[in-house]
Parts: sequence; C-alpha cells; structure tokens
Amino acid sequence: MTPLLRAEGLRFAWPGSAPLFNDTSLALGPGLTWLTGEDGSGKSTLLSLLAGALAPQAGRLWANGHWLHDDPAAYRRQVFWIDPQTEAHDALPAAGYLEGLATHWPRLSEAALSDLVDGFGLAEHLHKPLYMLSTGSRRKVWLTAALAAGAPVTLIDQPFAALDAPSARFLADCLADMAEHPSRAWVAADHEAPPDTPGSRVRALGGRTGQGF
Ligand SMILES: Nc1ncnc2c1ncn2[C@@H]1O[C@H](COP(=O)(O)OP(=O)(O)OP(=O)(O)O)[C@@H](O)[C@H]1O
Repeated sequence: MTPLLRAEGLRFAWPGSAPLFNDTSLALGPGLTWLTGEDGSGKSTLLSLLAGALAPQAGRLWANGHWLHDDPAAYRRQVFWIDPQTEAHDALPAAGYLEGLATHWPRLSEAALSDLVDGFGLAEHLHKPLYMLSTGSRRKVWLTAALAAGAPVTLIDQPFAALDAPSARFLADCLADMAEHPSRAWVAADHEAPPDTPGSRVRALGGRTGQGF
C-alpha cells in the first residue's frame, strides 16, 4: 500500500487531561478507513490533528509528499477537513461557500458538486446563508464539499449525524464508492462502522486510557 497520509509518534493531551494519544502512528492508503471508538475516545481530536488544525505535543505528519512541519500550507492542501461545528462561513449563502471551494481545491469536480447537491436535496437551500440552515442541511453542505473537493485525503467526522433517511442512503452509496477508490484516502469517524460498506477498513480507538490505537 502506498500511503497518502502518515502520522508518526503523535502525542496529544488536552490541557489538564491525560494524554489521548501517546506515540500514535498510522499510515492511510487509498480507500475508506473508519475510525471508531466510544464517546470521548478522541476521534474528533485525532481528525483535527490529522488535518493540521490542532498541533500535537510530539510527532509529525506527512500527506501526499508534504510534511506539515516543513510546509503547513502545502500539507493542508492535501487534506480536506471541516469542523462540523464551525461558524466561520455562516454569513455566506450555501451556494457561495460551495462556489468558493474551487479556489482552495483545484481538483474539485463541478459535476460531482452538482450531483451531490441533487443527491442531498440541497438545491432549495442554496440561496440561504449557512447560519439559517438546519444542522442536517449544514452537514449536507459540508459533506457535499468533502465529497466534491478532490483532495488526496478527506476526513469526515460523524458522516451520518443529523441526516434524514434518504440522505443517509445517498451517503452510504457515496461511501461505498470511496471504499473502492484507487488513489484517494477517506477517513470517516463514527462510533462504529456501518455494516454496508464492503472494502472499508476499521481502526478502533482504545477509549479514555490514552492507549491510542
Ligand atoms: N477543546 C477541548 N478542550 C478540552 N478538552 C477537549 C476538547 N475537545 C475535546 N476534549 C476532550 O477530549 C476527549 C476526546 O474528545 P473527542 O471529541 O475527540 O472524542 P470523540 O471520540 O470524537 O467523542 P464523540 O464521539 O463524543 O464526538 C474528551 O474527553 C473531550 O472532553
């Protein structure tokens, strides 16, 4: 397997807390990896670390030819991640946010974007500012961005959270396609891996004991 993302010797503790990760290393190749674990096991924290959005206390990260410590901007152009709670884009209409993605993600597929807007039933919401959207619709905007951006590595936190049943089915089909992807790596974090994504891998976090994987 040729990795697209490598983490070496990551150590991370939130201030005043026991380490969540202590000498954690991983290598992710093409296809879909589920990052699983109970509440508070560190899934969201690990995605933030892999995204280069949160600095580890030790260790280093590499994505598709770029070390984070050498060239943070180049590293972050390899890894799509969005904090599902972000309010950073709230003032933009959903359409404006999605149109702006091409500036940062040169491999973004306009055709995929359009299919995803249809698949998630987002067309009627595109003119609305993001702060006016329901949690589910905002999450569909983030999923549309993640799935269309064309990043070598894509990190998605709790992909099914707050989705209506048709959107969850549509997403499950998208994830099944990702599991087969020959050249892009996808990481989805959730409490458990759904049973219907054949070909995907599972990496379980070890709970609140600081054991990492
Ligand atoms: N910003 C923060 N400051 C301090 N502690 C935090 C912060 N974010 C998370 N934590 C703590 O780190 C631990 C791991 O949280 P994290 O959200 O990464 O876990 P998770 O596996 O994603 O949980 P969930 O499934 O509930 O989303 C928890 O004990 C949490 O309280």
